[in-house]
Amino acid sequence: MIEAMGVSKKFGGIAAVDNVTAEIVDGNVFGLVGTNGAGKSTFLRMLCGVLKPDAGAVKIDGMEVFENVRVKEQFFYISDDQYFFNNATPEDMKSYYQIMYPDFDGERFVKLLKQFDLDQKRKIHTFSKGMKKQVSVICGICAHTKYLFCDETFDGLDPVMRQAVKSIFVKEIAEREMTPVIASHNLRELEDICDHVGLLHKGGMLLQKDLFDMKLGIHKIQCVFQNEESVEEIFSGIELLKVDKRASLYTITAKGRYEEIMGRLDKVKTIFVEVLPLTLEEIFISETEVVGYDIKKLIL
Ligand SMILES: Nc1ncnc2c1ncn2[C@@H]1O[C@H](COP(=O)(O)OP(=O)(O)OP(=O)(O)O)[C@@H](O)[C@H]1O
Repeated sequence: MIEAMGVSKKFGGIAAVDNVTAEIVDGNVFGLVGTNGAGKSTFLRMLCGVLKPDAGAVKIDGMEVFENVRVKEQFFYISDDQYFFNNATPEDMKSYYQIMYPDFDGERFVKLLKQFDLDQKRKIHTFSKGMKKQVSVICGICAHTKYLFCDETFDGLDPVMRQAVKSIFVKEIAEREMTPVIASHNLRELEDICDHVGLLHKGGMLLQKDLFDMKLGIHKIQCVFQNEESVEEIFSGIELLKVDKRASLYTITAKGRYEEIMGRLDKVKTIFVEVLPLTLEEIFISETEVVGYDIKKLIL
């Protein structure tokens, strides 16, 4: 488990991270979202001991992280600005990480490089930005650590590669207990991969929640009524988050018990009713409204 307890970090007069408390449970896929400058990278750097918090503490499996070599074997950090040795090839990085990480899977590394069409003997500095990112991701996956910290990992990858990297993550999570913490300014990037999300805003953690729990109370339904109906009357007493009407097709996002909402629809004549999946953005709109924020101003 990763625990951040009242963690703060200032740079000059700027409070990059301000008194953040978070708990990341093993087996979770934790998404850390927030706008540019919200404090995601600073928070991640403190989680993995690159930065020392000014106040508070970070523990991984009960051990202090900063300057603790034993803990560092437990995680790999794919940073936003990747670091490779001068003139290193992927093969050189493999040799280096094999020393750092006892469980590094060299065979898998070679296989993944081939799959991504990356030459293991070519100097990494001649690779494109996206190719460098791919090398970092492959190193991170093959390090076989319990925790994987990812800073804007999908940024700079083309859509095909993004999907390929996500599939590797999903497979890895399913096959072994790996707990990724993925920072991104783009909520949509995290949609299909995270099960727990923390929203950082101006250095503070605005909310952190289980996606399943968040989804439980919000429902999105498309329907066509046989006769002209008043949606407000049908759902009176139920909180309507959004009502969209295109020709005769209504899309209604409502907060409440599923049975209650569907029960109201049963009482009127409908030609068509379909329950739609909610996007992460829709869930966040509702959650952040509760704490008095407009999500569209906080994330993309
Ligand atoms: N080394 C540093 N020196 C001075 N200020 C810093 C430093 N690192 C971060 N900051 C400041 O701290 C705040 C948080 O930055 P951080 O990089 O953590 O945000 P972020 O959420 O990761 O942003 P982005 O999505 O743009 O990467 C910003 O105001 C930034 O200018």
